[in-house]
This record gives sequence, structure tokens and C-alpha cells, in this order.
Amino acid sequence: MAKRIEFFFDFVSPYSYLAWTQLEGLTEEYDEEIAWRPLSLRQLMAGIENAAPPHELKRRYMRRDLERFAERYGVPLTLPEGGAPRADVALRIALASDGHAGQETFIASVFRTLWAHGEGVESLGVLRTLCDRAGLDGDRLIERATSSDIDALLAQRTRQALEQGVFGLPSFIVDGELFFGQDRLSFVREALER
Ligand SMILES: N[C@@H](CCC(=O)N[C@@H](CS)C(=O)NCC(=O)O)C(=O)O
Repeated sequence: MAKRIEFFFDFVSPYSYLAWTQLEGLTEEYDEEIAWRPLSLRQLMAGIENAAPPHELKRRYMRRDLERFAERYGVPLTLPEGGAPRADVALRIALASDGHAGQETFIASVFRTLWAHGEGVESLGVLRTLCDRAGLDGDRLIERATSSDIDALLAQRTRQALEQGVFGLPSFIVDGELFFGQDRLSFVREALER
């Protein structure tokens, strides 16, 4: 029987992007379903009282670490020179499109735009195009994504994730077991094989 991977991610997290690049392969291999769990990394960090930005030494190391993994996976990665990109509305659209057939394609396009092409997704025009290409109603979703009920839903999802033990992104839950980091996908694979 197909198992389900809950995939907790934020678009602003480059490690979430790397995880996403590997999920398609796993889906094909194990015929499992992905339950997409868009989360705000900022809210999650506030929830575990870890709001301080990473130290410069860690940031420098992370760049190399990310490049090494991208090379290993053979996937494109463009890291911004400045700080992390902004993707607040994109994240809320991903949440608002729960249950819509185009959600997966929209998520894929945002990850690719940000991290493969190194382009921004802040503009509503860009988001509308990505929605349309995914067969989603861009205008309706943007309206919903910028409403207070999606803010409340995002906050609720953060609380729920914390209760499930999630403390960083990307995270995965298979059969109730939590795995943190795209570098733990081999354990996710083992859990799928059980
Ligand atoms: N080793 C992990 C690193 C993941 C990571 O550092 N994620 C960041 C967000 S991009 C995070 O959640 N940091 C919070 C923490 O480490 O507590 C991987 O390869 O995925």
C-alpha cells in the first residue's frame, strides 16, 4: 500500500529546495503520496525561540554545504548574494491551494524560480503567471493568500507542526516518525521500505 510522506517546507529554505529535487525520484520509486505542508520558517523559529539569524561562520559553511549537495544531486542551485529571498505570498498561495490539482506544479515552479534560476517571486504578476501555468485561478488565490484567514491558518499549521515535533525545515514525517533535513532522506527511504 502507498505510504504518505508529510513534507514540511518553506520556499525561502534552500535545504527545502534540495529536498524537493529528490522527492520526485522517491515518489516514482515507492509510489508514495506527498502531503505538502508549507510552513513559515520564521514562525517556526520563533516557536522554538531560535529567532537569531545564523552566525556568519555558519552562513559561509552553509553555502559550501548547499553547493556540495547540489553537485551531488546534479541539480541547479543559484544562491543569492544578499539575504534570503522573500516568498511570503507564494507560501500562502501554496497553503491556500491545498486540495487543488495544480498545487504540486505551483510548488515546483516556485522552488525552480527561486533556487534553480535565482529569480524573485515577490511580484504578484509573477505569482499570477505561475498560478495560471499550474492551472490555478491566480486572482482568486492571491486574494485568498493575502487575507487574514490564511494568516490564521499558517499560524495554526505552525502550532500543529511544533506539536508533531517539527523544529526545522525541511522535515518529513512517515508513519508518525520525524526526519529533519534533506541529508536524512536515506532514513525516509528506509521508512518507506518498511
Ligand atoms: N542538515 C540539514 C540542514 C537544514 C537546515 O539547516 N535548515 C534550516 C532552514 S534552511 C533550519 O531549519 N534551521 C533551523 C535549525 O537548524 O534549528 C539539511 O541538509 O537539510
